[in-house]
This record gives sequence, C-alpha cells and structure tokens, in this order.
Amino acid sequence: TSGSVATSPIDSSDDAYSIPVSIGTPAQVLNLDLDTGSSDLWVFSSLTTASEVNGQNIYTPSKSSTSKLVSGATWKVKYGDESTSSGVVYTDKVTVGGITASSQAVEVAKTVSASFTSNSDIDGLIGMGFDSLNSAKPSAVPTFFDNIIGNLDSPVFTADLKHNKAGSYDFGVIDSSKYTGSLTYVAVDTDPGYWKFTSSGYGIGSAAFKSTSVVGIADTGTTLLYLDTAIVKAYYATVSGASNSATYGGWVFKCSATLPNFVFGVGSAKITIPGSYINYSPVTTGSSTCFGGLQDSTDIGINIFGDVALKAAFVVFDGSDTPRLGWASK
Ligand SMILES: Cc1ccc(-c2noc([C@H]3C[C@@H](O)CN3)n2)cc1F
Repeated sequence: TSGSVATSPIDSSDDAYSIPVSIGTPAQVLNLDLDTGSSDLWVFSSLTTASEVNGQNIYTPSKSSTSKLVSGATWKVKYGDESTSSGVVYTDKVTVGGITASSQAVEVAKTVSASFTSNSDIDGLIGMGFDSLNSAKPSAVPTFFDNIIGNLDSPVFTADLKHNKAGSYDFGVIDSSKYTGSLTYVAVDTDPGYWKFTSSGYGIGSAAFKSTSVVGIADTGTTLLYLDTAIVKAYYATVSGASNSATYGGWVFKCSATLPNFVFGVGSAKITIPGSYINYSPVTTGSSTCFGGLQDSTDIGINIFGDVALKAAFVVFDGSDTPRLGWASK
C-alpha cells in the first residue's frame, strides 16, 4: 500500500505544518503536526484540562467504538522550546493519507503547556522519529510509521514542504514528479532516535562551497535552520546591519535586507535555500526588524535542519533495515 496526505503551513510564516488525521469510529479528524524529531502521537482530548483547550479539535475516546484504554500507561513529552504535554494512552484506529493503523497508540493529553494552548492550529503531534524517543511508560509504544511500515510498498515516507503553500507527505512511495534531478542518499545514525545525518558542507551566496562535515537532524517539527556559530556568523556577516540580538534571542536584520542564498551539501549534491526563506518574519507583527531563518545551534547542542531547510528540498525518510535520508532539489 501507499498513500499521500496534503500538509499545510499553519500560518503565513510557515511556523509549522499540519496534516489531517482520522482517529476512531466514526472518524474524528484532528490537525496534527507531523514531527520527525519526536516519536509520540498525542492529541488534545476530552480528558484535557478544560482551561488548557482553546479552539483545538479534540479526540473523545468515549465516542469511538474502537477505542481501548491501555491500562496503566502514561506519557510525558518536552519539546525543544520547553513546551510540554502529558496524559494517558488509548489504542484506536488511525488513518493518514488513506493508510490505516488498526490499533495505533493514541496518547491522550490530560494537560498541555501554554504554547500548545495558544496554538489553536495544532491539535497534537504525530511523531515520526524512531521508537527509542517514545515517552510512554511502563513501555514505549510504536509510532504510526512503525505500525504501517510492513504494509507499505516501500518502507519510506517523503516530505515535500513548501513556502506559503500546501505540500505533501507520501507514505510507501517515492514520487519522482515531486523533485528534479536525482536523489542523493546519506546514512542515518538512529542514536538516540532522530533522523541524524552528516551534511557535507555549506555555501553562502556566491562564495566558494566549504567542504566540512555538519552533523544534524532532519526535523519537520522545528521551524528554523540551526547551525554552528561559525557558519551563522559568516552568513550574517554578508547582511549589513544584522546583529545577534539578546532582546529577540537571535540574529535579526532590517526586513528590507536582501539575504544571500544558503547552500548545504548532501554527499556530492547541493540544496539551495533561497535567501527569502531566511528573511523569516518580523520579530513582532508589523515590525521592520526581521528574525532570521538561520540561527545558532549552540544552546540546543545539536544542529537542526528544520522547515526552513526542508522546504527547499524533497526528502525521503527511508526506514529500511539501514535507515537513510534521500535529498533532492525541486
Ligand atoms: C506549541 C509547539 C511547541 C513545540 C512543537 C514542536 N514540534 O516538534 C518540535 C521539534 C523540536 C523537537 O522537540 C522535536 N521536533 N517542536 C510544536 C508545537 F506546536
């Protein structure tokens, strides 16, 4: 089997991308953030503290004839931005892009932190990282990808994110109409559970490409691109007036600035991120100061190829016995 689901940016800044996910019988459709950087499928629910729900769609297990409580199971997640959620676990039928996992662990939130409450466009997350990252106790539960991989024509899913428009996630198939040229594959280190790979270098604008190993994760749930200080400094050195602002917590510049393209290497291939993607968004609505789509990864401890990078490429997440990432321009 194979399938495809449209994914849309939740706002004009492409802060996150959501997909419709059907849960239960009859179907309850929630808009979930597909996150290759985590491995819990969790949802706002009828069990979520009422004051912490603000416009989200909720999953009500009691209204589903196929829901089952997983007795004694709990979960708790914390994301890179320190946001959190936690709760209990049900199993139910889950369908994404026409592909069904008949008994998917659905982690039902009893509580969520303020940044989830204030984000009415996200009804939860669907983690597509490796099972080692799953937070369920006393034992981890499989991801949706893990539950369907055996039924897929090919053990892969692909990401085709776009700037300010709908893209797609495909399952079980590599649609060659979605990219140009050829795919270049790189090895994935699944420890501790991210899609972690080594980029072969970078280029800033028309400057010479710098061949150097840059280890990072392909993370659809992170908005921006986070790289080593030296690379980030070299990039913004080409942007007059750019500064690393304590006030805004990162590199900012005049919104009127023209930013150079940023190239990252994957093997012998090169992915070009248009400078316009790095002129990310005003620091506050209407401000003439803009926040960069490329930021410093020092405080994170790992480099993250988030949506700013991913939306410049077509990416194959290959979950075969030797996991790997395929990259192509588009
Ligand atoms: C309100 C909100 C907060 C965080 C996230 C979030 N989703 O994925 C990620 C990244 C960081 C890393 O933790 C795993 N992938 N962060 C989504 C939200 F809607």
